[in-house]
Amino acid sequence: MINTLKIAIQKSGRLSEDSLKLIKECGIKLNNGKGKLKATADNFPLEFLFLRDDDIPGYVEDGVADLGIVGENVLLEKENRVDLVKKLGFSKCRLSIGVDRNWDYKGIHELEGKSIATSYPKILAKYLEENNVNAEIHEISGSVEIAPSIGLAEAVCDIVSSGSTLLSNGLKETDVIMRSEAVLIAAKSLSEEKKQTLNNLIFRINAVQEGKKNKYILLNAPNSAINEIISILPGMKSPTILPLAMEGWSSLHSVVKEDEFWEVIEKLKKAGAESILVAPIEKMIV
Ligand SMILES: Nc1ncnc2c1ncn2[C@@H]1O[C@H](COP(=O)(O)OP(=O)(O)OP(=O)(O)O)[C@@H](O)[C@H]1O
Ligand SMILES: O=P(O)(O)OC[C@H]1O[C@H](OP(=O)(O)OP(=O)(O)O)[C@H](O)[C@@H]1O
Ligand SMILES: [Mg+2]
Repeated sequence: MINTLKIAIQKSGRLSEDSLKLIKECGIKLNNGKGKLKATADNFPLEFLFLRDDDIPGYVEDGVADLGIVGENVLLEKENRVDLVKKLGFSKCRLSIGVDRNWDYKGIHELEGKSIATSYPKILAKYLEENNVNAEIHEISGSVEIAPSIGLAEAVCDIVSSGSTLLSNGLKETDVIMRSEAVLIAAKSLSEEKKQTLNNLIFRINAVQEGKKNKYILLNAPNSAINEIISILPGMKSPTILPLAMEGWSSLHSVVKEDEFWEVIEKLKKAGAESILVAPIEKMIV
């Protein structure tokens, strides 16, 4: 079909599970035999390619895939000409410099003349250049944090999330070069038909993301408290108000932002709200 998009997803690793979860939350059903490197969707014009994440930006640039999900760190390192369509909010991490825990490190200039092990030579080179530091970049493809303890390099530049890998290798995080999360990327010249499919996919991703940012809230309140409660709970347009069987009381339904949630609940209780129920929202179309 001319409107079918090919999307490249990491085969196995830090991005795979959440990428597939997002696809599922978008209501897209995958036909995937175990171990297969390709799959189709039953109910959406999408084909899946399961690849190493490093290869994804290149395949999208070449048009082998129309879309891909990768970390911003890989996107920046690979320097491929693709469009960043949307940040996806998972696989959040940092690309940082790490040095020996006992080093009285005062700043990046201390790396002058030193050697740094990394899987991100281009991003690191740019960072060093911006800071006028000359250092030797030692490119390795994995287990970067081991490099100082085996005498391969004096510092590392690698992905950090909890920091436990650095810690267990006797290192500490010093400079944060960039923050990263998973992103949806697209080829630059998609046909009109494919763009339409991409827009449909983005519409679904937005609905999933909005749903996660909000909670559905139901509460009971005396009618005398309704005006104050409405000012606390503006809702999507305005709250739904339904009369309770008990005279003088109503039930209010609305949505509240996840990050304002506890503050709002406190205010609602003070205003006289009772029996507050909160439910997750699966999808939200604004
Ligand atoms: N500890 C972490 N926490 C959160 N996100 C991470 C973490 N480690 C890596 N990431 C993100 O997930 C992406 C994929 O990481 P992963 O370790 O699976 O890559 P990989 O080993 O290069 O995989 P592949 O075999 O596909 O090449 C990274 O580029 C980064 O954006
Ligand atoms: O700060 P932390 O929470 O410890 O996470 C950072 C580690 O996670 C990633 O490796 P991963 O565990 O995915 O293994 P890999 O090296 O095989 O990719 C990354 O390369 C770091 O080594
Ligand atoms: Mg990789």
